[in-house]
Amino acid sequence: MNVISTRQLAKRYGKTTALRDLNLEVRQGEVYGLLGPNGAGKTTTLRLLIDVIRPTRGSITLFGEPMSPRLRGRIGYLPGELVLYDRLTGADYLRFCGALRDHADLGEATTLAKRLDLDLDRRTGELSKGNRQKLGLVQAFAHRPDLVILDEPASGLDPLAQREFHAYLREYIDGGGTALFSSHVLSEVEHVADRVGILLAGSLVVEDTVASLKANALRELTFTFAEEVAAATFSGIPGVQSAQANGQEVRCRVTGAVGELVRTAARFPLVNVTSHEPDLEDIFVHYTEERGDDD
Ligand SMILES: Nc1ncnc2c1ncn2[C@@H]1O[C@H](COP(=O)(O)OP(=O)(O)OP(=O)(O)O)[C@@H](O)[C@H]1O
Repeated sequence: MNVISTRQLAKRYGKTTALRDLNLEVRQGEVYGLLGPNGAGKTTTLRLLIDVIRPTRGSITLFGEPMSPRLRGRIGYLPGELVLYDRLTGADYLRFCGALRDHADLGEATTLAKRLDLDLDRRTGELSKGNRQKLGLVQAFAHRPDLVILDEPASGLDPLAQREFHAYLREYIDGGGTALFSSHVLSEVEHVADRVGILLAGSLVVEDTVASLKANALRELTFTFAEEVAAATFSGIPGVQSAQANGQEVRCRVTGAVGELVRTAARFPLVNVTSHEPDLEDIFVHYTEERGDDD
């Protein structure tokens, strides 16, 4: 079942098109990571989904229905900029959120706060950036939502807190939850997301599993020969995007299967071959630069 489904979703702010024709589907039990450079439309997408802003065009269904007050209670949201009341303690703030949601039980909130090592008795005005972020996460999960929408959840968290949060998120998913989050922390997305979408200038340019994105990405193979071999030997081989020779080394950038390339290299006195596996950062930079070249 699709927990999130958008059709041709678009948002304009005056002359700025923040989002165009987004068809996004997030299935039950999935962790979906939304990536994109600054200003790509990630926050706009998340805010449209939770209905704090309205689309210029297109439609959204959550759990197969349009947004309603009843549905809102099934969703947890971490905004990019959390607004807190400085004189309230963390516990006061959570009680306040609980009253708004008609969910007085702070059991889940207390458990997550403990796991993240967050002191709920301190006034929110005294909290560090990372601890404010922890409180934001705690309020997003406090009412045991069926779906969480998280804007930059890792922002400001130290590595220990990040690790604990990721473990909690996995348990939440195993318990039947679904998550959509935006992030700039590519290692986080790589480890946590089942699927990834990259937004560029308001358009979803690619969407796939991390494994499949990596398999199809540009990788670099460097061959070392016992003698000089012309780079031209390798141009024109299926999948080879570029070949550069430097002394006895030839560096090839290749997509897809490398069999033909390796067979060709093996016809020469080959001493060594190394392969640089692309990570999500390489993929992200590739799409961002490619799009930049078009503009
Ligand atoms: N309230 C607003 N009024 C006018 N323009 C806006 C408004 N909110 C966002 N925009 C514009 O919409 C575009 C998308 O912004 P958005 O905040 O969704 O990007 P983002 O991907 O979340 O960026 P970041 O990674 O910097 O948080 C940008 O060009 C931004 O300037």
